Amino acid sequence: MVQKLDDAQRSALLARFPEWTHEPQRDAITRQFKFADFAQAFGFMASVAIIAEKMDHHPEWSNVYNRVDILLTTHDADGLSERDAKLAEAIEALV
Ligand SMILES: C[C@H](O)[C@H](O)[C@H]1CNC2=NC(N)=NC(=O)C2=N1
Repeated sequence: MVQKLDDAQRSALLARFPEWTHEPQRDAITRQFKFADFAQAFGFMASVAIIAEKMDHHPEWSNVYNRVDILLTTHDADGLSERDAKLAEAIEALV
């Protein structure tokens, strides 16, 4: 069973990914990505989708034209877990 991050671990996660915003009510982190156009945004989403499937850890996300909004949380832990850190790290490596 995946463990939810404790307060210290959560603080470390937020410090590690300053571009992401903590959503306390979901215990999630969110970030908006903007690209040159829709094709670039979709290509990014395709790359994230492959990574997420390999990790068996999936984002909650939306796309409007060149913008992609991503929310990461672990449903099995009802909050943030190490899996979200790993996926955030992989996503950051794409941009
Ligand atoms: C069985 C369970 O749905 C899977 O292990 C994965 C699928 N992708 C997932 N993604 C996210 N964000 N949280 C999960 O708990 C999760 N569980």
